[in-house]
Amino acid sequence: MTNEAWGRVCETLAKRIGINNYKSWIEPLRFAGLSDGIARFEVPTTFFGDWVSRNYSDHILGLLNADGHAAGRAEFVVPAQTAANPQPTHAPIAADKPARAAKPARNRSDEDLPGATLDARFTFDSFVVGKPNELAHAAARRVAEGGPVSFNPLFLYGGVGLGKTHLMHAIAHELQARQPQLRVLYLSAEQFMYRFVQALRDKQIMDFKELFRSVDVLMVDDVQFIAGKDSTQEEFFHTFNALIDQNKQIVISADRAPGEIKDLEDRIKSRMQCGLVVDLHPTDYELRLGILQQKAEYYRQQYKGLAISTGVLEFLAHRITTNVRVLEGALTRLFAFASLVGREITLELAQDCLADILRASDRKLTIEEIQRKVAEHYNIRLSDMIGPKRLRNIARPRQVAMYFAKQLTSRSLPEIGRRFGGRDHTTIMHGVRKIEELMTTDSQLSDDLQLLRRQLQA
Ligand SMILES: Nc1ncnc2c1ncn2[C@@H]1O[C@H](COP(=O)(O)OP(=O)(O)OP(=O)(O)O)[C@@H](O)[C@H]1O
Repeated sequence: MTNEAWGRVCETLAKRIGINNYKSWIEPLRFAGLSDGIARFEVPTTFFGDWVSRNYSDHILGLLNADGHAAGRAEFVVPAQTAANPQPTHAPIAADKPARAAKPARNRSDEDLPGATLDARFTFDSFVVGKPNELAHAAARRVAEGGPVSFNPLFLYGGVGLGKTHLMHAIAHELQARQPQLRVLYLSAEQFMYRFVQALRDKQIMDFKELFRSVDVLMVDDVQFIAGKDSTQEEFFHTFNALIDQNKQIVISADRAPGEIKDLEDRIKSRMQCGLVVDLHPTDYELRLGILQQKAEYYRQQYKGLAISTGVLEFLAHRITTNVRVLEGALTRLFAFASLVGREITLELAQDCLADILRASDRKLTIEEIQRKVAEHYNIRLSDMIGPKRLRNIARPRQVAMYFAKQLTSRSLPEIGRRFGGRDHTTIMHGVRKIEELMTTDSQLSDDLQLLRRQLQA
């Protein structure tokens, strides 16, 4: 999305909310981009962002969607150079639509903590549980009960937009409600690094250490961010150890399992594997439908009188299989659009209004993409995928690629054979069977397959 499009949204917004409100609250926003369904804005202060989030994010998201940009959430961030106080510098004031007040991750006893803002919507109540996420949900619930620490850390991982952040916020909300005296610190790994660098710059590293070691529960989101950042990793490792030694609960999230995070120090990987590592699997049809039903119910109340035909939610759950954020964005756009044109949400309207999202979801995985990804993963040449080499370190990845070609595309065995350098269909069948056999006994292979499947389906 361009600044020009944002300009169009601003024009309509000024008419809707009045020029005075517009000048006070919208003009100072700096549009910083829209990606993955998140519209990002820079704001002068945290208070300012909080206010805009609570009062105008619905308007902003509705207009962005009506202008053809799939935005399910707005984030208001104070840029580093303007943060002049102990507020979190990159603390997002999460403001998904439907937005309710965002709440800082603080309570009476942790005024001094540099945590990120919690999204009031991300609670256990609003989290829909299905087969793909039931284990992660159960583990998160257990931690949120705040009883004796039974596994430490809890490591949640999964692909983009599958609910990791939602579950972490839910844990923090629940802990704060049950035990307000607890010092719960939730922040992203990026914020951790920023705080650390700032402490180094201001020569306040001892304060930094003390602060992070004084919490009762530490929750770090997107920990893969610190991979390759040596000093931050070092500091994180010490903080981590100090808290574990004190039997303080740690919850961590990442986009992949600890062992799969490249450039993360081995000692950190192994520490993270000591607790409970749980995976949020890609959604299945039932879970997607459950989530859509829940969100649609909310929108029905928001947009009073707006009807939705039977079959529309089922259609969306069937067709949009990427991630929950895209699913939510689609529904937001659909309701915003239908309310603007004053029409019932029918299958036809959904197909029209969501044509781009549906097209993107339709994109078929090709055998070439599978070969490239698998070759990258095993660090072999792409040409070896179709070449004649029979060495184990080449032949096995080739069989893995054959396996995925069979599993994830609708190509027939002879077609797959042709794309693997003109091999016979029986060779492909043998390759697929070999992998199916090995995956039950070889845990390394089974991990590789899981990771690759997630990447290929992302
Ligand atoms: N099971 C669920 N029930 C209800 N809402 C969900 C569920 N899973 C995901 N969502 C919603 O999908 C959106 C994306 O979820 P979230 O931000 O937690 O994903 P994530 O896994 O942290 O993604 P990322 O990898 O981008 O950080 C949120 O609005 C969240 O509320």
